Amino acid sequence: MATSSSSSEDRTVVVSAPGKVLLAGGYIVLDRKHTGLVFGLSARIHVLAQEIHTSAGVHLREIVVQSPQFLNATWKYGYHLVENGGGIKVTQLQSGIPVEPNHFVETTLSYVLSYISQVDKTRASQGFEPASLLVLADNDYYSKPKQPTTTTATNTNTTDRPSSSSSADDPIPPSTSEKQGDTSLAATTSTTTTTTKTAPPPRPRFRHFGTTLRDAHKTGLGSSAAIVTSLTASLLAHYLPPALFDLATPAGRRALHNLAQVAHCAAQGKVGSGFDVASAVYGSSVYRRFSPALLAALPAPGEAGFAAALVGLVDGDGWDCEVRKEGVGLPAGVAIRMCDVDCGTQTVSMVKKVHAWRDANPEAAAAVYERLQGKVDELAEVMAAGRVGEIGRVMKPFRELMRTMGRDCGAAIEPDSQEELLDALEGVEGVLGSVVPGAGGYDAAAVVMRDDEATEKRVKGFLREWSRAHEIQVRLMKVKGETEGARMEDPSEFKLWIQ
Ligand SMILES: Nc1ncnc2c1ncn2[C@@H]1O[C@H](COP(=O)(O)OP(=O)(O)O)[C@@H](O)[C@H]1O
Ligand SMILES: C[C@@](O)(CCOP(=O)(O)OP(=O)(O)O)CC(=O)O
Repeated sequence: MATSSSSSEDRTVVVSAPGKVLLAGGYIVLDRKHTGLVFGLSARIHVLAQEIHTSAGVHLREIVVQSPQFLNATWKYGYHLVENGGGIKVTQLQSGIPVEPNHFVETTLSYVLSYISQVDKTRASQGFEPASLLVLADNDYYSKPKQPTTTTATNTNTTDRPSSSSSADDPIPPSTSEKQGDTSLAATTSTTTTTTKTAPPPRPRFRHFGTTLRDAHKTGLGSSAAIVTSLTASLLAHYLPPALFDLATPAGRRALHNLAQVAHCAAQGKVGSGFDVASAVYGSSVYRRFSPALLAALPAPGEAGFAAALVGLVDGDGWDCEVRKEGVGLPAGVAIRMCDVDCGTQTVSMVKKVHAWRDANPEAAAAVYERLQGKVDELAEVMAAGRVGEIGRVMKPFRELMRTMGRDCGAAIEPDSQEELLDALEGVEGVLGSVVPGAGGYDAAAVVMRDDEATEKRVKGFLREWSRAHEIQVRLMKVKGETEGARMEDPSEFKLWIQ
C-alpha cells in the first residue's frame, strides 16, 4: 500500500492558481493605454493531474475531470486528432445521469491538448494517455449554502462560520470510502481557530457545497480564470517533458499565461482585459492588457491550421500584454481583505454603460481615465514603498472619481449603499482604505487594513452590526491579497486525493 501510494504521488502533478482582486483600474484597464493594479488572492484553485490506470487489455481513451465539492460534477471527455492541423477535438461523453457541460473545462482541454500535440511531435503517433484531473477550490470561492441563522452569542466568529454544524461543513468525500472522514487536511487549513469548550467539528480544507456548480453562489474571486490557469498548467506539466514546459521558468510562465488567456477568452465568449488570468499566473502586478486583435486571426478549434496558429500565437513575439511585478507589493503588517456582500451585479451591462458614455464624451472620458490612472499609479507606489499612512489619502479620491464616473454614465459603480458602508468601514480603527474592486457594484468590497487580530475583530464586529441594521449580509472573507501566482504544489499534501 505504502509503496504504491508513494509512487502514485511521485507521478501526480499538482498546480494551484490564485483568485484575483483588481484593487484599482477597473474599466480603464480594458484600454491598452492604461493599466490596472491587481493582486492575487490566498484562495486558490488546485488541480491534481494523475494517470488513469487501466486493467490489462482495456483501452480506455478518456480524460476525466472531477470537481468533488459539487454535485453531479464529473465530466468525461473523449478526444481525437483532427485532420488538416485542426488540433485535438474534445467531446464530452455521457453515460448514466446526464451531466451539464462545463464549458470552461471543455474549451481549456481542447486548446491545451491542441497546443501540446503541436509542440510535442511524439503525440502525433502516441496520442494522449488517459488522465484524471481533480479540481479542488479553496472554500472562499463560494458562499456557504443558506441555512437557518442559529448563531449563538458565544460565537465570536459568526460572520463567516455557523455555530451549528451542518452537512455543508462535512469533509467532502474523496473517491474511496476509507478516505472518508479523514480530516487530516482540515488541520492544515489556516482557518483552524483556538476553540474552547464546544469546539465545532474541524472545518475541511475543501468543503462540499451541497449544490451543483450552476447553483453555487460565487463570491467573485475569479474562479474561471483560476481553474482555466491551473487546469492548463497541470495538463502542460502532466503531458510535456520539463524541457518543453517548466512553470519555474519565465518561458514556462509566459506559455501558460498566453495559452490560458486564449482558452479563457474562447470559453467566456468575450474578450475582457485578461487581468484575472494574468494574476492567476503571475500574482500581483501592474497589468497592461493584450491587443484584442491578436485573437481575431486565430482559427476556431477543429478548423484547418488551428494547432499551428495557436502555437504561433502563444509562443510567438506578437503577444503584447505587460505584466510588471517590480514595484508592486503589500506593506508589512497590511492585508487586503475581501468582503462578500450578498447581492448580484451585472458587470457586462456596466461595461456597456461606461463605454457608451466614453464614446459619447471622448474628451471628458479621456480626462477622467487619466486621473484614474494617476491614482492607480500612486496607490501601487505607496503600497510598494510601505507608505502605510498614505494609503487612505490615495484610495479616497480614487473612490470619488469612480463614483463620479458611475453617476455620469448611469452605472452603479459605487452605489449609495456601498458608499455608506465603505465610509463607515473606513472609520473602524485599523482600516486604512477601502474600495469597490474591479467593475464595482453591489456585491463586493475590498479593504486594506492592518493585518492583526484586533483589527480583524473590530471589522467583523462592525460588519455584523451593519448587516443587522441594514438587513443585508456583509461578511469578511478569510481570503487575503497575496503576491504569488500559479505554483507547483507538493503532492504529498494532497495524499487523500491521490489514487
Ligand atoms: N470548482 C470548479 N470546478 C469546475 N469548474 C469550475 C469550478 N469553478 C469554476 N468553474 C468553471 O468556471 C465557471 C464560472 O465562471 P464565471 O461565471 O466566469 O465565474 P467567475 O466570475 O468566478 O470567473 C463555471 O461555470 C465552471 O465552468
Ligand atoms: C470592468 C473590468 O475592467 C474589471 C472587472 O473586474 P471584476 O473583478 O469586477 O470582474 P468579474 O469578476 O469578471 O465581474 C473588466 C475587465 O477588465 O475585463
